[in-house]
Amino acid sequence: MTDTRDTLIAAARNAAASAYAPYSNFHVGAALLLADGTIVTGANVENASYGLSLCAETVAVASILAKGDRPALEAVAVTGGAPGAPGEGAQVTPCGRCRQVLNEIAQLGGTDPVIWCDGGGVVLETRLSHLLPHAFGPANLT
Ligand SMILES: O=c1ccn([C@H]2C[C@H](O)[C@@H](CO)O2)c(=O)[nH]1
Repeated sequence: MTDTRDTLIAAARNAAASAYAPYSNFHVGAALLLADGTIVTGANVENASYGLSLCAETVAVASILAKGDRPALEAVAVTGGAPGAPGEGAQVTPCGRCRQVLNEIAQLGGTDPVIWCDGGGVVLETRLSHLLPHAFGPANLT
């Protein structure tokens, strides 16, 4: 599990380096581990119309679902901060919208993924069901 965690956090940090975040200068990377071992990453993509910015987790989920894949989501790593910040920057916990977006793919695949929140030399380990209890999702619409 520690190997998996470290691998996923490394992938998230790598993704953060590709963030397009000229307005906040807060670079976020997300790495999603699928049941078949595939890792899909995303980085935040900001917009001159600030409110239209896309979070790293949302970009990663969209790239999976837009391919037609409906995999079981096993784990997520998120990291962020200003480039070069001490200890790799601030700890990022997924924002509220990202929790809902992650819940969509998690419920489709029937999992409660572990979430590793990296930053400042500390890793917070939690579960999506802890971040978003009593979630509303696709199961509520069937
Ligand atoms: O879970 C989060 C929280 C924030 N951000 C991005 C949005 C914005 O571009 C920047 C500062 O909020 O961080 C993410 O990508 N994911």
